[in-house]
Amino acid sequence: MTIKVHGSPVSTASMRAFACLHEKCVPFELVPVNMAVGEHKSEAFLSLNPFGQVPALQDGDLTLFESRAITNYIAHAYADSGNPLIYKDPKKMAICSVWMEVEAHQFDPAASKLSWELCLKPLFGMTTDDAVVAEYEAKVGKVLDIYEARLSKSKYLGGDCFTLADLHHLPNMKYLMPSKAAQLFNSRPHVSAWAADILARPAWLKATGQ
Ligand SMILES: N[C@@H](CCC(=O)N[C@@H](CS)C(=O)NCC(=O)O)C(=O)O
Repeated sequence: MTIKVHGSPVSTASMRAFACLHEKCVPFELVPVNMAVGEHKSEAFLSLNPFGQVPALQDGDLTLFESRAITNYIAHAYADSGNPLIYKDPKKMAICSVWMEVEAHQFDPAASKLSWELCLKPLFGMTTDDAVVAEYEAKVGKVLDIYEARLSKSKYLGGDCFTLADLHHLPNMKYLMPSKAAQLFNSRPHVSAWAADILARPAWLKATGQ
């Protein structure tokens, strides 16, 4: 039975699931959720995710929400297909998990806020708040200082291979890189090389229709 991802191509969390499925070469069907008309708050969608947020995944009798839980499931359930994205070695995986947590708890909150101010508000005809931008540029910058140090010693955040720790960053970077926030990445040489590398991955280009 084909995996179904209920989501939206403009949603960062949905993109995380799409990118993972493409990396793993696992076929899936996108079930579009029209957020503009509130389909994610409909009874049908709430039966998949009671929090009313995309994405939700169905694989046979399994229903999941939370994009990072979805990517973890795909990486484990389809371990023999496509790129591994996780490590079998427990110590390597523990280090990788640290950077997955860092993305979720340090990078994402600040980067999402910055994406909203710089990229999504203008798209919706709303006015960007420059004070909020300055505050969140500083927050993202602090996280990227730590990434710069990490990436000067390790090719990828999670270790020597591209893993979920890197993949989880891609959706926010898609919105930030065409904006003035790109200088936060480009001014740090190791972060800049890492960003160019992961944003050019064929699976990511496929996931985002590039
Ligand atoms: N932590 C969740 C966040 C999901 C999320 O925030 N989805 C957004 C789209 S990117 C959404 O559905 N927003 C609508 C809402 O919160 O009502 C995940 O990673 O799946």
